[in-house]
Amino acid sequence: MASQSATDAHTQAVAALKAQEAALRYDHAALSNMSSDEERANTIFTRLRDAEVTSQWAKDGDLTNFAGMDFYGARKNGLGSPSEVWNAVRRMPKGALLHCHFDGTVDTKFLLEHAKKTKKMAMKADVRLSTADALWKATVEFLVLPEGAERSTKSIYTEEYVPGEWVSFEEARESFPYPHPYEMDGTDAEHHMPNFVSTSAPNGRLNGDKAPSNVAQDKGQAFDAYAHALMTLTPHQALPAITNSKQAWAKFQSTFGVIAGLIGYEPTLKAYTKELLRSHARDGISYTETRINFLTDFMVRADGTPNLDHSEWVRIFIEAVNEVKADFTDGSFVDAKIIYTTVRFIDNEKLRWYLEDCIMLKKLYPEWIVGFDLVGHEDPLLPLKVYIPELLRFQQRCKEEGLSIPFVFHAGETLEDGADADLNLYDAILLDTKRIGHGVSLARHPLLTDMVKEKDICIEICPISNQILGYTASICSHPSLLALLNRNVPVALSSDDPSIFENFGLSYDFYQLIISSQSTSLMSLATLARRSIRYTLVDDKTKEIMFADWDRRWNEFIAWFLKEYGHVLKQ
Ligand SMILES: O=c1[nH]cnc2c1ncn2[C@@H]1O[C@H](CO)[C@@H](O)[C@H]1O
Repeated sequence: MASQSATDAHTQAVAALKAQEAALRYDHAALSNMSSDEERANTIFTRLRDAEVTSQWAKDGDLTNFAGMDFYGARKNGLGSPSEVWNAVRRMPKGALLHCHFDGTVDTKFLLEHAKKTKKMAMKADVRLSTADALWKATVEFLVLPEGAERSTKSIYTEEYVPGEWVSFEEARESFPYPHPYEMDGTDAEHHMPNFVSTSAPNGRLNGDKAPSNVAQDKGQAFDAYAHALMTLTPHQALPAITNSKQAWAKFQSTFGVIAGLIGYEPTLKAYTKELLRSHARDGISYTETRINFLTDFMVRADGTPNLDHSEWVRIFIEAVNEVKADFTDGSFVDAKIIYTTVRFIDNEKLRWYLEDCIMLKKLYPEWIVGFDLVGHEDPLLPLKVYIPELLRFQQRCKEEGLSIPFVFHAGETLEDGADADLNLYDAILLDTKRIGHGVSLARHPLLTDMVKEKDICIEICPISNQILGYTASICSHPSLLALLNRNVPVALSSDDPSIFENFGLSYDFYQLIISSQSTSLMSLATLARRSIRYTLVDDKTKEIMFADWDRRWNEFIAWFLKEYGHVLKQ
């Protein structure tokens, strides 16, 4: 047996090594400079977290659940219901959300509520919805039609319906002939609290409107559950389980087609933008840089005419943001900006058109367009290398015009090693990308990882999205998240498409990290939240305002937390 002194020396060496590693971490500075209140809060939070891991995520004998498990499993196991850690995470100020796709952000139930109030809303399917089976195989679309436009009077649920013809949304909704489609294991789709504050009666009618009969109401609710299932990835009894990334992407892509017609209507677009800011504010997010997909040319005007162009989308976005800002009279910071995106299946000629369109919008609204990105499924779609000539030309054009439109590229959202999607990281970095969307494969590249750190490029990691779309089994095995964080490579946690995954806001992604990692503490989350502000694409003066606002809200949060949980230290 070794002597006591040899054992002691080993223990000391381990402690020294641990301290050395801790000093490399992103949260080191915050942990070294805590106020006494922060120190107390941090200790309490860790205790609450450890207790919650045991009580909620490591139940004796239950081999199916664990801390940081897959998102939908975790939801079934109570993630999102009140708990000490959840309540605190939900309440803490989270700074900026740097990666979310505009049309995948606000609760789809909000869109349905608006559709119900839109008389001209129509629906079509590519097959007759005359069997329950057809319901789930069909490609369904919605659209607001112009006044007097032809609509079929045949029921979409009968043999008489001609596939592809538009029918009334209201009629289709209120005559839905199938039983209520339930989520997962019989969980009622309606029981999840919608992530917005409803302004109308539960059936979507404004107060004072004639209430439909109970039967119509039941049918309407069953229809809503169906439409909700078409717009989300939430597992559903009627649908086969998704078992790989390809299947997940197929279902994921289909949701955008369903959402497009509901969102692409002037009044809804404006209400949606306002709700985006408000729902984020409720989750402690004060600023969002949202990626708007400009692939299609037009949305529908309030009067039903389908010619609302890109400059008007931006105008409506700005009006909505300004109205919400004016509503926040308590002085807290609320804002949002646009990253212009198009999809990476276009050819170079079309890309030039979009880049010029982006320049045009930037000139019209210089403060509002803050970056450019190419989106879509990286594995099968075109790599950045195909677009280099146009992307370099764009940089030159911006220089000539005196415009700053940095790239903020998606890159490395893949498990492939050395394939095009992985190699996108090289192109993105050399094209001076300001941030990288996802970077799932980045940590495998030692030189690129160093370069990203050196160039201060922030990686927008979306843990829940990455898990649902098949890039990791759970947050615990994420290919880059902890690897990058622990090397102090800048990372901003992001939600990606929260309305489709239903990981609204940032609380779910923050919770999954804190619950799954014992080296993560309250001060780590604070570091992530505060640091997200640094990587926004606004000017330094605005950043200073955001930092000051965050600091104030953080102090308020700590005071609340100690009042609520201060007793834990005395136990
Ligand atoms: O995680 C993602 N990676 C790449 N593209 C995405 C992701 N999430 C959404 N989109 C893309 O954004 C567009 C809608 O705005 C869709 O084309 C969708 O493919």
